Amino acid sequence: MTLDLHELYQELHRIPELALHEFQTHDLLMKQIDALTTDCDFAEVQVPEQLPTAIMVLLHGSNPTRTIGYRTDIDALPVTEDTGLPFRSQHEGRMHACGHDIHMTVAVGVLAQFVKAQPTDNLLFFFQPAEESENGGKLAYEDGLFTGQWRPDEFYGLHDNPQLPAGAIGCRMGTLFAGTTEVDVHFTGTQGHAAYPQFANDMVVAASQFIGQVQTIVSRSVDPIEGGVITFGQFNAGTIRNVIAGEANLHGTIRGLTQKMIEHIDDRIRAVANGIAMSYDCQVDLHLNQGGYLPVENNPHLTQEFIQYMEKNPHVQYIETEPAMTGEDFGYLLSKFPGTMFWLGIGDPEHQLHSSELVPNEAAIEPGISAITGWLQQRMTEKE
Ligand SMILES: CC(=O)N[C@@H](CCC[C@H](N)C(=O)O)C(=O)O
Repeated sequence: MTLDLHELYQELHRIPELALHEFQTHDLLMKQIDALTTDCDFAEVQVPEQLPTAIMVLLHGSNPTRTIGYRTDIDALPVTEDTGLPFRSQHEGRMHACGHDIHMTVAVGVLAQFVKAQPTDNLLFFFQPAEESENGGKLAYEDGLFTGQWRPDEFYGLHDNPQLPAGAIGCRMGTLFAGTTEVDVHFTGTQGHAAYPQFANDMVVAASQFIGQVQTIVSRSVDPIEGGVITFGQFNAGTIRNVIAGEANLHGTIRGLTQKMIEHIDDRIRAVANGIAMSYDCQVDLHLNQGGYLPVENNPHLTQEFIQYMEKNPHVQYIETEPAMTGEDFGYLLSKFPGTMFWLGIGDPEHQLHSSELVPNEAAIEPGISAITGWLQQRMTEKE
């Protein structure tokens, strides 16, 4: 079968789906994977019952000393696409605004290379649901997906980066991405007539004060050299201008580059929530959930090897990057298996990840596949 990776990318881009609901995406990937592996006597494909949108592909090596894992995420975001692309999202209010369609295409491309030429070590490809929320990596680990022959000895994964030139590889020793905590806050007061605030307890005011006070955590309680982020991306309250809202809901995210910093910010948010409950005489239900979004800590030995390989490869444009405040549940898998996460440049510097206008440059796909294939081959020649 001839695999047209650009067709695959565009087809994946058309059908973005949210965490744990990636059914069309799963079917399209399965079609590609089946076509690639059907005549391959060293490939095993598994769809885990516990995580039905995930796919695991194991290529048995010809003379294996280890199993090397490669992970791609497959979910999308609740963002309305505004790119004007001819292959734009057909799913209203959903978009591959984080470039997981690029990630999947590159993973299928790397798989195709190793189906053509059997690897010496075992290679495990993990198509992971639910990176943006719902902790797909952690669920997979806790469901026992990485046991027996499916257990990788080391794990690699990429994230696309619009600020790097298309096809460039970025990485660093140590922490690549922040850890994150998801924050949900529900405020309950007393609903009432806009004209009689004395008989109501206004949750728009309480929630707004909460937001305002929380903004002082990073500026006043966090070491500026270390830094942190608190963002509330969703605020819902009220129904009409002349009814005082008796309820409000906030949804946000906390980021820090160390686990200690995340826990410190979590503690400060708890204190602010208690203070608001007391001073506004209302109920504040706070839920903090870190789940699998641990800081992404690259393994020192493997990452040094990875960087050396990329720096020496004349076909790779390698760029040393700074730590980023983006999160990734690959951080959880890297807390269980040694490995490396790295960036693949997609050359759209005008836009950030999660932008409704993000347009990855497809020219990133082939150099990405070639750099990763080369790296995995190189790893197979290493004794440790
Ligand atoms: C690369 C990227 O953008 N990742 C997401 C990860 C989501 C983390 C979690 N659901 C949260 O919102 O805290 C990100 O937003 O950084």
